[in-house]
Amino acid sequence: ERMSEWHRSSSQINTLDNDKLVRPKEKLHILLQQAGADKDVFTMKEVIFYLGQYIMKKQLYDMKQQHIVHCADDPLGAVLGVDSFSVKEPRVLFAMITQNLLAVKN
Ligand SMILES: COc1nc(N(C)C)ncc1-n1nc2c(c1C(C)C)[C@H](c1ccc(C#N)cc1)N(c1cc(Cl)c[nH]c1=O)C2=O
Repeated sequence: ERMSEWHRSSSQINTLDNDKLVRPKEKLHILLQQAGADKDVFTMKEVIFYLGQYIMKKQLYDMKQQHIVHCADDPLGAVLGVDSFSVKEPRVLFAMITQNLLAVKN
């Protein structure tokens, strides 16, 4: 039940936000560029993708509990405002990321 609830919530969030256009604030934008992004306006799905690339490239995950991301000593921690988080908490993650986004008038 728990896993299906988790999948429903993250897929729910995904359908809600996937194609919304957003403009990252400066500090987040720098991280996305380090992960290979070369534009100023993104979909939520792209922001998540580039942050994922950033985390994997810098190996910020816990070697033992691989769903935990440690970012206290990384600029990602300053951007998200936490020392660590779990990738299994999509709602928490979206809340931290949206604090670093500006909506795009379209
Ligand atoms: C430490 O993480 C992992 N470690 C491993 N190892 C083998 C060590 N394999 C997969 C993952 N992994 N699982 C998920 C994600 C990843 C990678 C891409 C970071 C992404 C994701 C998570 C956090 C941010 C941020 N800032 C951005 C994307 N993610 C998602 C999180 C959300 Cl909220 C929406 N869509 C997603 O794919 C997951 O569930």
